[in-house]
Amino acid sequence: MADPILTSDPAIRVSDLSLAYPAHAGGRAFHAVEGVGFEIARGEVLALLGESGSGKSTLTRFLAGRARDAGEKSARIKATGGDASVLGVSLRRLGRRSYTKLTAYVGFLAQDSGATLPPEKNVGDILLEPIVERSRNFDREQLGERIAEMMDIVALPLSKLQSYPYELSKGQRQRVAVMRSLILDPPVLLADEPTLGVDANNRPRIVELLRWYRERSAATMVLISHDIGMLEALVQEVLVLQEGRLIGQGDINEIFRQADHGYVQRLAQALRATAYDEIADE
Ligand SMILES: Nc1ncnc2c1ncn2[C@@H]1O[C@H](COP(=O)(O)OP(=O)(O)OP(=O)(O)O)[C@@H](O)[C@H]1O
Repeated sequence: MADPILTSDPAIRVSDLSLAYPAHAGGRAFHAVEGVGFEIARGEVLALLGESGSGKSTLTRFLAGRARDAGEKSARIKATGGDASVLGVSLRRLGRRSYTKLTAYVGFLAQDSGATLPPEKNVGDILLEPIVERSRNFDREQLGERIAEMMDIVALPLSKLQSYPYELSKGQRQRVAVMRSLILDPPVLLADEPTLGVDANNRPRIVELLRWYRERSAATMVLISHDIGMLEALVQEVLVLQEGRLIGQGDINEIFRQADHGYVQRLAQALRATAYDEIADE
């Protein structure tokens, strides 16, 4: 059983990876990702782009080691070809003990995490949950300071620590979910649409939190996001997926300038129409 190696470089290595959902209701297995390969250097921040259904969430959940996390069997992801490793741990056959070890170092923000916070816990307990699950001995004072700093960055008053998810707005719940994904100080973070459902005024606060985290931890990050503010503030390299295949990869400016693929061109145009010019013209 391999233990995670925190100094692994590249931190994430994917080779010829294919992923499928199991056959159900008499149908066939669905191949969501096919023959994808890339590496992410230690400390790099990469964005995964692509239209809806292109395989971004599937790939990200697999890389986070959470392929089998979904309760229903039909939502479990199976590697049908190739392999991927994160912090030197192969994900192809991740046993229970390796899973427990790896997920302590790999933060994961699933899509729409704000909507699935445990309803019976208050925000304080929700934030502490990942730590309490793993250890009873932690420095409460130090952790309290870190939580207070994060709450300040995302503009949530400390009084909200006593609130339950139903008492928060959708955007506030999402901010809590993003904070929770950082609570174990993960050297690798995979985040699926961190600003989804958050209003325009508060989106920059999530970007700021991730930037703060990156500055203090030099974490390797994979972000699924088409949020221009997020891309501009954090991302160097992008991967573009279409129908489960990798169709573009490179520096964010280069890829949109040289795009010879119809989809990448349309995506670049859509981003430029917002504020992408600010990056492209630098
Ligand atoms: N449990 C499942 N069973 C079968 N197919 C699935 C399952 N979950 C997702 N898929 C399919 O896998 C493909 C990739 O889905 P995925 O959610 O990874 O795409 P995505 O790029 O993240 O899309 P979005 O941007 O809408 O989240 C889609 O065609 C989707 O319908």
